[in-house]
Amino acid sequence: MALSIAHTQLPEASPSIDGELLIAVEDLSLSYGSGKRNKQVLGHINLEIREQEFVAVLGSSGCGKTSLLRILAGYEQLSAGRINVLGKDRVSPNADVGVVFQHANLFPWLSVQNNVQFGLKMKRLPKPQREEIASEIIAQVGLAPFAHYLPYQLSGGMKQRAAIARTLAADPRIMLMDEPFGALDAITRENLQSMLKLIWKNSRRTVFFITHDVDEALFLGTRIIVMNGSPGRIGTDIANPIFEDGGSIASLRKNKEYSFLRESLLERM
Ligand SMILES: Nc1ncnc2c1ncn2[C@@H]1O[C@H](COP(=O)(O)OP(=O)(O)OP(=O)(O)O)[C@@H](O)[C@H]1O
Repeated sequence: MALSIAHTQLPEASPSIDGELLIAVEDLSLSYGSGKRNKQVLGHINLEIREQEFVAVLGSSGCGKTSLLRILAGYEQLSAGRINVLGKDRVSPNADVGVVFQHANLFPWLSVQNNVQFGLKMKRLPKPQREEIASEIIAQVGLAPFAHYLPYQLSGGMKQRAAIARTLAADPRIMLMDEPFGALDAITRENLQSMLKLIWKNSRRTVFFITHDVDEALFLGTRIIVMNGSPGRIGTDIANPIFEDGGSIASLRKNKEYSFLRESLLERM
């Protein structure tokens, strides 16, 4: 359900998706260090994410986006408040929550095919099955002709495609993505944005996606969150009313609501 917006205010957070609650965060705070070195980086974070949402997370540098992602991944423990991810109150890294970072951390000694299959081997899937799953996903991300390449033979964009494929191969219920296209040139970035949107449309996998790029957020997010302040908090949380429109960022820019949304989100960062 796309919300039509008045030209003075942004739409509310999405009531349109009625999927299972996968992530619930209540009054979460995070501090790093202790004593004089104690620094609170997140405060009073409240957030619910449901199945099939693509949540794009914007925010100024240092407001705690990555810290929040790390808590959701189980890499960092919250200092106060409550969290529940996939029914668990104590979150630790697990295969149901996949993480993709800005720089692909592929195993340098393994081919694309073996990098993508690696998690499946850990899950003890029989070899023919893991080869089949990996090949299918490698084709989805457009790397079929390069499946036998080693990471050093890949461009930055190809490495990110491989990293996304490796995460998808584990079939996680949630994907946490921290500026996965942040280090890529503009054209490669647009290609990968379109690829990710297509993969999302076909799978409707729940995604938490950090970006600095408002256009990327408007193109990919069914919902957009803006974090700001110090300690960081969620200042804005909206359903993206122009989500369905975008076949590409160029077509998104033709939407009459685009400029208003872009300006409003930039103001809130
Ligand atoms: N391990 C750590 N120990 C101490 N301080 C940290 C640690 N990790 C992050 N910080 C601090 O926490 C704050 C939030 O960092 P974080 O990386 O979460 O922000 P961010 O919004 O993701 O930033 P950016 O957009 O620049 O990536 C920053 O001031 C950072 O210096």
